[in-house]
Amino acid sequence: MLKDINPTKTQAWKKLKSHFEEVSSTHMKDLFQNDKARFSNFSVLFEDILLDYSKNRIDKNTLPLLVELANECSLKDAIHAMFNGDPINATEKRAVLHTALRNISNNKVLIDGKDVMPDINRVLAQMKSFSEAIISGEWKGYSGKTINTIVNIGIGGSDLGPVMVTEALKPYKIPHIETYFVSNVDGTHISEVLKKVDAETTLFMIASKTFTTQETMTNAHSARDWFLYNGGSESAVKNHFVAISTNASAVAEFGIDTKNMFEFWDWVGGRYSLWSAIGLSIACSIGYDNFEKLLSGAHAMDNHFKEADFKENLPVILALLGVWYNNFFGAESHALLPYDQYMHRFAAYMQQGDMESNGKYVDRGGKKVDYQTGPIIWGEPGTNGQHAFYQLIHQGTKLIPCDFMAPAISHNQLGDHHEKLLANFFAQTEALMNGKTEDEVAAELGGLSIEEADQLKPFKVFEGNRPTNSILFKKLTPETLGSLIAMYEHKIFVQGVIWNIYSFDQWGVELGKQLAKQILPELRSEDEVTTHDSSTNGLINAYKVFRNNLR
Ligand SMILES: O=P(O)(O)OC[C@H]1O[C@](O)(CO)[C@@H](O)[C@@H]1O
Repeated sequence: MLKDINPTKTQAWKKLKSHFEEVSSTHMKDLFQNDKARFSNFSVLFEDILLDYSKNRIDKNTLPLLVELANECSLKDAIHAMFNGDPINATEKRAVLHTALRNISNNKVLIDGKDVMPDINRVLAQMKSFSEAIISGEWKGYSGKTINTIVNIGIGGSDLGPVMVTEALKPYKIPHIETYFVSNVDGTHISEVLKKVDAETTLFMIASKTFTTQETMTNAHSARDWFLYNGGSESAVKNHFVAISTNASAVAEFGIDTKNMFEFWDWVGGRYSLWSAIGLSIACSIGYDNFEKLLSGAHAMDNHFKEADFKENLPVILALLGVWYNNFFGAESHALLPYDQYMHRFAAYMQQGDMESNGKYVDRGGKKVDYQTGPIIWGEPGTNGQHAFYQLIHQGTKLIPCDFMAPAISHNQLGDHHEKLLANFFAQTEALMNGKTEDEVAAELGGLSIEEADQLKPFKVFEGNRPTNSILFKKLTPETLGSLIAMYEHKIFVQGVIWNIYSFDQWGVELGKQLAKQILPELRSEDEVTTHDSSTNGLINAYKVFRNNLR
């Protein structure tokens, strides 16, 4: 069990509050001026990943104080409890063992005295032989043709991870396998995908931990109807539908032979599940060997997280800096800005990872917190973001800490594109840190009259002092991506420990789901609806008027 410790009542929190008073008005420019070794003092190298956190509003005392906070919040014990398979997801009475899924060193991992590794290895072997059979063409569709299209049907954690990874690792894609993802219950999503695929050569993966999720089950039924309508038969469903789930009876009820089911377990959280059988679409898309490399990269980060001193520990440093801005500077959001087009779904993926984990206002003692917990996570790839929302990051009224990330080597060495991309990355973090003073602006406006220059000056000044982390890695390989994802997963975990919340449940998504189930029959009836508040009644009844006018 994780302890119930209010972080704001710790000694370290008090010290951090007074430290904040000293540091908050200091400009990072001066910190760089006064410490020529600031880059080496505030950067860490882990394998091919460099984290430079020197462009943060911290001095040499900040991280040690934040580490004191982590210690007072029993972070070491919490890390041990997670890796040890303790039921740290207390509200669901479950262990949290996504780290076991990528435990390629194969040490025993026990839950209630039972080693989970044999089951994990069994499913990995099943994924290996299945993905190899798809890729080699050994697995045939009902008409004897080989499979060249995968459609993964899932939502949330059963979609976002595989989408993000297959996009990020496109350079490793098996050329003759196309992969599509359907998540939204909006019929447009599946309709548009089905227009592109052929029933004879398509394999549907129904990915759902619970196998009860409305969106996924609706899409799965539509896919099966479409398959039967387009030449498939009931007996051929087994060649074209596989399930990835923890719920064997629901899979059988849907009509998928449980021989074609890839199992995972309740100790794998949906948003932490891409390492499990949920990653089957990844294995088919980039090949099992590359999927294994993704796991090994994550495993290396797990070991680093477990073993490295907190002051040298990438996930811990990122988490503590996030706490610093969230709870002392009052920052409300955090931007993830990959300078790599292949990572264009990275922020969307991490949005679920972070916001579903740490978007909680009740602490581990069941009381409402009186401090801020998880930030809003958002972002887009650079340089697109620069031409959209960076204005606000540079000159807006909000403090937005950002993580910039980029590979040193591009998979597409096209002319000087990559140099230009990286020049933008480095320039942005420098500009956000330094800003531009009145004097610098005045020097630029030399050609104007004094009056004109004075009028324009305030608009062209940049305060700077806007914090960024820079994460520079050698190349976006499966190993590196695995490490980066695991780094952020552990960052989220550390923050949840400090904020004294349960990061591995998601009760907040239930209420809307329940209400939607109540409203659905009301939409189907022709009666006027009066059971809700006036806005909800009004909207439902207006919908019916629009709908009926079209009939
Ligand atoms: O895999 P399932 O059970 O269909 O759930 C999908 C998603 O729904 C949620 O439970 C809530 O949105 C997520 O945590 C999960 O990733």
